[in-house]
Amino acid sequence: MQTVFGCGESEEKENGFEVSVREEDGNLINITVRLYGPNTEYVIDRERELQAIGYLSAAGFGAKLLGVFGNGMVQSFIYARTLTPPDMRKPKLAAEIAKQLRRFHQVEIPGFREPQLWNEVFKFFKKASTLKFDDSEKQRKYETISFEEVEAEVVKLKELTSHLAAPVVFAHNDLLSGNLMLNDVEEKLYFIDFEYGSYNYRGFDIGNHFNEYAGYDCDYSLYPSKVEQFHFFRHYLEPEKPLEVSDKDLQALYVETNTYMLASHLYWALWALIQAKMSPIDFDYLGYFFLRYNEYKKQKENCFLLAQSYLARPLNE
Ligand SMILES: Nc1ncnc2c1ncn2[C@@H]1O[C@H](COP(=O)(O)OP(=O)(O)OP(=O)(O)O)[C@@H](O)[C@H]1O
Repeated sequence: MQTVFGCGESEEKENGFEVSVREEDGNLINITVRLYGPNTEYVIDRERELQAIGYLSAAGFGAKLLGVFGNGMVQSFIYARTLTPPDMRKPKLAAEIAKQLRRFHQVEIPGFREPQLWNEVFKFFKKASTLKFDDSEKQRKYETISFEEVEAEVVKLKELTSHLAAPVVFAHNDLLSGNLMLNDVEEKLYFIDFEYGSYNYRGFDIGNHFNEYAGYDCDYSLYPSKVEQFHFFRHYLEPEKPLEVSDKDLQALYVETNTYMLASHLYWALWALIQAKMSPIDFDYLGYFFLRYNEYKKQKENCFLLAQSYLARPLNE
């Protein structure tokens, strides 16, 4: 296909454009042009993203990659609506997301297979703990953060999760409603935006997705109940026979997910500090750090107890 820019309509999205392009044969087609935001290289590995897109697209995920340029890429247009946070918990959709996530986790991406979570958390921590803000109000708020405390939390959680033997899979790592699209007529669900994709712990991807039930207002009281989580796990573990999943497997995945859910709060909290300094987007990223870190602190005792009592159970249980 030969694409010609500048001869059609275009509609701007946050970091991209929907463009109508006339092909040589006269047909008008839609494509999306995505531009990388400035300074996103501090938190996103573009080489890894491009490599993953090739394999994920071959496995049927996301839009087709049509071209790459210095600060962005051209992709096929997906005819579907973007999900809202409340959509994600609808039982039929939750089951479909779980089923697709299982398939996503089965995609093999050649190369480095080490889970990236703790490398990235420590990389973010290093950058996030040595920032200086020109805005004195921001600097004042920033100085209220105890990085010794944050580091101690990271080290403690890393140690705890190391006992869980969570499977390592190619994870999406940012499965929020804005990255899920649904064509209602064809009943086809799309995962998009693989910017943060990497080999990672399975429980992180699921726990991170559950954290996104909170929606754009970050209302963490919307975190899925145990019943909702088990529904998701059944369809993740056994998409064809969800009712046959054993209690033991459900409980193991429950513990894994709700321990790594804590890591998702720490990851995005530190990410937000870097964004507060580097991103040109007018958003209260410092406030977002506190939202995620405070939620971590609120949940940590229960989640640590859950994991510790699970790990201390008699072996025959
Ligand atoms: N290939 C596509 N076809 C149609 N719409 C798309 C496509 N890719 C993205 N979109 C739409 O644009 C929105 C933003 O896309 P995307 O998440 O890739 O951009 P982003 O700038 O990385 O956003 P965010 O940082 O919020 O994840 C999506 O929620 C979806 O509505």
